[in-house]
Amino acid sequence: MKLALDNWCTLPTPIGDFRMYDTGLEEVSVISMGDIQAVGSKPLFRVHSSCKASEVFGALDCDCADQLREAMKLMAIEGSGLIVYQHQEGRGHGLSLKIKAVKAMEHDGLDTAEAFEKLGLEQDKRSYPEAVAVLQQLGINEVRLVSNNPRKAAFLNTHGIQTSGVNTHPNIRPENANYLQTKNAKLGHQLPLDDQLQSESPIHFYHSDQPWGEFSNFSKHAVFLNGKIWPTVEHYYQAQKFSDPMHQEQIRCCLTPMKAKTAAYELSDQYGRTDWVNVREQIMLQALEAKFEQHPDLANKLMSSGDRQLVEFTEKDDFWGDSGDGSGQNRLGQLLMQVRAEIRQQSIHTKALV
Ligand SMILES: Nc1nc2c(ncn2[C@@H]2O[C@H](COP(=O)(O)OP(=O)(O)OP(=O)(O)O)[C@@H](O)[C@H]2O)c(=O)[nH]1
Repeated sequence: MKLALDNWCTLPTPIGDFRMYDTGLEEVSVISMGDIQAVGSKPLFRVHSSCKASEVFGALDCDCADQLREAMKLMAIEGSGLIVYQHQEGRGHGLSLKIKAVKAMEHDGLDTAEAFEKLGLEQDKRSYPEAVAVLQQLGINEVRLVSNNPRKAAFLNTHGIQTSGVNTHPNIRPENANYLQTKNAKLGHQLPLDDQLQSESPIHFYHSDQPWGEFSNFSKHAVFLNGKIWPTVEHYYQAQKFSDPMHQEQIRCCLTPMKAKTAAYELSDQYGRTDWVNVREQIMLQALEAKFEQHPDLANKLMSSGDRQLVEFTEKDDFWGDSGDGSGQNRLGQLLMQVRAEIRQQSIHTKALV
């Protein structure tokens, strides 16, 4: 396989603009952040196996789409990196056998390893020669491999590519928790699960692009409130500092949550409502309820946090956050726990009605 280095197009994604190169093969795609010929001598690199269920249809019971997105995010942050995407369903066995295996998981209560065993399949049949070919063509013999799968590293190593590992953070939810644990326990993966599955430890969140970042008010989840769509909870919350519709709209139209926050800060001395301190918690609660009600995947994520304490971990805020050392009031974390309790209560009521 040989890349046509001059035949590429821009791949504009929510994560950033990538380039997609012509590989000449339908079953292999190559994308890069930045010019693929300028990714450096030890780039961020991922070789990814297709998973139509999660990547195309949004299935929640594995982490394949999450891993791809995480890798793209890391590359977007660094401004450089490349991904070789191989059409390799079901750990190399194809979609038909994968469906059989997942069916066995559903109907017979097997885990993914047991299901393959029952079908008499090798646990992982994949190999990655196309990835090696791309790296060789680019003259790269060392990569920072974005993966939790040591077999990928071993394959590259035996083909002359040195690797150092970059773990991706798993997005654990009720639908995929067993699958992820089986990957670690039986398939040799090294997903950093423990810190997230320890049921007692508090969950710290702050940056929207880091684990549990969905709980941040900056997370890119729009809410529909007061007859309008607000790009993030932050936009809605900041806009409510003003009673006049013109200033509210000015904040709503800000391009990022940070811009909304800054604009509200600048305007509030002159135009802000005077009772803000008395109403702000109620407004925040209303926005959070809308966010988790209108995004069922987020509600699932919130429920997957069980009874763990939720803490907005930042030294920049001693009211909504914990001041970074636990001395702050952590009101955002408290309200999220309140919403979690409300959702739990509702689902008990719904179940009772069925
Ligand atoms: N049999 C089976 N295969 C699955 C399932 N979910 C995803 N896959 C396949 O598993 C492969 C991805 O393998 P994983 O073990 O999840 O991850 P990985 O690519 O080895 O490792 P990372 O680089 O850490 O993401 C793809 O071929 C998917 O089609 C499942 O429930 N059952």
